[in-house]
Amino acid sequence: MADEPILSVRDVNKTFGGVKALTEVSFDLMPGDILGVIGPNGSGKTTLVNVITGFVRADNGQVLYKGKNLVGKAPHKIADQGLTRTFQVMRPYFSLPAYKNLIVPLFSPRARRTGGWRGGGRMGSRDTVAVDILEEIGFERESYVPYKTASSLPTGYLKRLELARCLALRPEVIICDEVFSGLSMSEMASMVPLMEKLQMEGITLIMVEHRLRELFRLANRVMVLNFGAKIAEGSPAEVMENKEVKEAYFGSEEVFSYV
Ligand SMILES: Nc1ncnc2c1ncn2[C@@H]1O[C@H](COP(=O)(O)OP(=O)(O)OP(=O)(O)O)[C@@H](O)[C@H]1O
Repeated sequence: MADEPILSVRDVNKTFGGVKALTEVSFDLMPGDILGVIGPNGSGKTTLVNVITGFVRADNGQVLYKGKNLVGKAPHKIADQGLTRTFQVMRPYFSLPAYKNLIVPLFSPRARRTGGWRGGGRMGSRDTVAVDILEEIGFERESYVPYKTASSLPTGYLKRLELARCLALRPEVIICDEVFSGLSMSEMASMVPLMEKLQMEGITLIMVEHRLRELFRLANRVMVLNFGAKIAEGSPAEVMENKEVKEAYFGSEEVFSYV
């Protein structure tokens, strides 16, 4: 069973008007993977995330999660099965304290079924569970950060809050849409071990990223999109050496010099 993909995208196409956002995209995600998805602006990365998570319907093709096709299912049904995502443009309830942002997912059917966070099967007070999750993910409880209004938090915490909302569902897969974007160097540096920790806890990750240096440290495999089509897939080292990637995606070989 461990050799079976947890997620299998098969020949997915998506067109917006005349724009081919995705063309015959196929890939497998194995349990425990950190799969990086990279590509230039407009190459189809976010559309792929939207198709997998039900926010956009594929024109054709299949998205098999644990063998069952998700195409046509609503986003909340997909999240209920343990396949969750963060958003590039974050959407917290800005006027609420950070921990209150977790109450909605903690009241979801999945959280109820799975017992929320580490409650060992029984859900404790949801407020307590929410603060526990935030602490787990780097909100310092002793500094009262979980209790601060979301609008007052810097980007680094808001990115973590996005992840925390996923974690409240006890996900099996999290798709992170540009978790490093907008972060300071130190925020990025602290995000890397956090992603490693999620992987060690058994969560399978897809990371859509522009920040190659941090991504290549984390990902065991990388897929490259260009104009909606997959042009390469392999280890970070293989992708970095791929001539088509260097030329078609980056336009020159220099981009990898800083990785
Ligand atoms: N809802 C939409 N309506 C029309 N065109 C769209 C829509 N969503 C995406 N597109 C187009 O599809 C193509 C792929 O866009 P997408 O946002 O998936 O790329 P991306 O790789 O995520 O880009 P970025 O790195 O800039 O976030 C682009 O040409 C974009 O303009």
